[in-house]
Amino acid sequence: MTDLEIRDVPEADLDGMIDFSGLVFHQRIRERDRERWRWMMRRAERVGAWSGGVRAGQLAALPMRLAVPGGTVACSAVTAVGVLPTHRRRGVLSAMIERMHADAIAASRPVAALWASESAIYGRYGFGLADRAMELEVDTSRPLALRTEPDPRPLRLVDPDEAPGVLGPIHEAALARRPGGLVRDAEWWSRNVLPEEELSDEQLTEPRVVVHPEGYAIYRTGHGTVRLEDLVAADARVEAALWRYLAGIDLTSRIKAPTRPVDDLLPHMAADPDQVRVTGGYGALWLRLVDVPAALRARSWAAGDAFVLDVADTRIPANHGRWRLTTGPAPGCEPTADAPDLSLSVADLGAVYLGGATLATLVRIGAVTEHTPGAAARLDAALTVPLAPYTNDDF
Ligand SMILES: CC(=O)SCCNC(=O)CCNC(=O)[C@H](O)C(C)(C)COP(=O)(O)OP(=O)(O)OC[C@H]1O[C@@H](n2cnc3c(N)ncnc32)[C@H](O)[C@@H]1OP(=O)(O)O
Repeated sequence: MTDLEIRDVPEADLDGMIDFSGLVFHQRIRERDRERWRWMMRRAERVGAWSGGVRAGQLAALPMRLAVPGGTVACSAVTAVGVLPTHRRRGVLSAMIERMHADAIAASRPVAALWASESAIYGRYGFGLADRAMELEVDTSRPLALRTEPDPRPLRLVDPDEAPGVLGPIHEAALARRPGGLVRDAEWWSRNVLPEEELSDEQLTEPRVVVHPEGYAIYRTGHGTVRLEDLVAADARVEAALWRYLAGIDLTSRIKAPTRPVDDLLPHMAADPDQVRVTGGYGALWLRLVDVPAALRARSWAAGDAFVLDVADTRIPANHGRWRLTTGPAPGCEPTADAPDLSLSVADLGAVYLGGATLATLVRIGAVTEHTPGAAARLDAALTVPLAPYTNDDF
């Protein structure tokens, strides 16, 4: 589109962005939802696309930190992406993504992440599906017998206002065990994790928070159902204590858990596996390595080794080419002219980065080329994580 102009959206125009989101996501924005949107848009780098004086598109990128193996990395959490129905398929999104990449590079954020409205959209921009989630349903009309002995330490209900202080350290410890989550500050807890209203279902109560010394669960109730929003536990026994509590709440007969990690313990813990059903599975976080060497240096590795990767990136030329990756205690990633062990797209590198997908699978489907026999298995061994990556942050 020839007259397209990409500009920052000023803070005075937050409501313009919110109304635009309502239009493209087919939502009626109620006054009480607006405050939450304003809070989120205010925190974001706001990109607008204008054509002939018309707001044709928008994109927001929240500066966050993403848990990766061994630490956290600065991340642009991309949200509120849309293009006016009258301006689709003319490159407006492509122009906004280019700007988002430039902003992330300027701010030294090596990765960008998003939840996609449609899976078909973001692969072309170098995003790979880095983690998946599953939905569980538990029949609690009868007692939930568990094969794991629940940790006996007492649980206590805390007021949501207290929750950020109490839950914060437990959540941070969980991020160190499992990659994929976002570091939460006090506002993220109160406005995003524990808002009083549940926008998608007005029948649900405000959030209830139950805390164990080494775990917590956040849930709402309604329709005879416990809807689990977040559950974190240091080990299986703590997890058993929290599930047993949730399953025993009076006047409810099932638990619905819409977002659980793919390696959730409950299906294995239940003495009667029929009582716990996996009712759905879906793609969760899409990850884009905006700065390949910085991202690869930022995570820890499960094995020491060295590889030459030939990375294809059609959108960010600085990433495109051959990299010598050294894994192990002092990770390195430098440009090289040596022959590659593996050739792969930057999107597939994003898909394996947190250990959620394996190179072995990508080689089998023909997406990744293995030049050195065994290189995919060796790099998988270095990428592997003890717990599957999991994201339970809504943005
Ligand atoms: C993180 C988030 O916020 S996810 C939310 C995304 N937003 C939505 O789903 C709201 C409704 N949809 C929209 O607003 C728009 O259709 C968008 C933002 C998805 C795409 O915007 P457009 O300006 O039309 O995209 P653009 O013209 O830059 O397209 C670039 C390429 O992606 C393709 N593409 C864009 N959207 C889609 C889609 N939904 N499905 C398949 N392909 C798509 C285009 O065909 C084009 O391909 P090409 O380069 O091979 O020609």
